[in-house]
Amino acid sequence: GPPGECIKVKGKILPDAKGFAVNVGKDSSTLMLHFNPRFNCHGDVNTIVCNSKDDGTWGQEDRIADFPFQHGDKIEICISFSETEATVKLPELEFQFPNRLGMEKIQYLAVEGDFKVKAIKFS
Ligand SMILES: CCCO[C@@H]1O[C@H](CO)[C@@H](O[C@@H]2O[C@H](CO)[C@H](O)[C@H](OCc3cn(Cc4cccc(C#CCN)c4)nn3)[C@H]2O)[C@H](O)[C@H]1NC(C)=O
Repeated sequence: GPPGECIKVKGKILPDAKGFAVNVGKDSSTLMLHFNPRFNCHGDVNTIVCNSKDDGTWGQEDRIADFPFQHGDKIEICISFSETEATVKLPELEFQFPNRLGMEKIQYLAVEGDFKVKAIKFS
C-alpha cells in the first residue's frame, strides 16, 4: 500500500522459536524491510536484524539493541513508511529503518519462520 498506511501483523511467537521474519517490499527479491528477530540463529541470540534486499542482493544489516520478545508472546507488529524510512512499532519498542530503495509502495508482505499469523490488517 501507499506511504503513511500502517501494515499490522498480529500473531504468536512459537514457544520454541529460533527466529522469524516479516518481509515487506515489492516482491521476495526486492524488500524495503526484512525484519528478523533472532532468538537463537545464525549465531545471534535475542537480536533483531533488519536489512533490505535489492533485486536479490542483501544490503547492510542493522542490528537493533533491544529485544522486546519472549517465546510464546502474542504480539502486534505495525509497519508504516515514508519515502525516506520505514517505522516499526512493537510493544515497548519503536524504531526506523531507512527506505534505501526509495520504494513508493509496498505490494508484498511475507511472514516466515517461527511465528503463527493470526491477522493482517492494512489501515
Ligand atoms: C559473520 C559473517 C557472516 O555474516 C552472516 O551472514 C549470514 C548470511 O548472509 C547472515 O544471515 C542472513 O541474514 C539475512 C539478513 O541480512 C537474512 O536474515 C538471511 O536469511 C534469509 C532467510 C529467511 N528465511 C526464512 C526464515 C526466516 C526466519 C526464520 C525461519 C525459520 C525457521 C524454523 N525455525 C525461516 N530463510 N532464509 C540470513 O541467512 C547473518 O546475519 C550474518 N551475520 C552477521 C553477524 O553479519
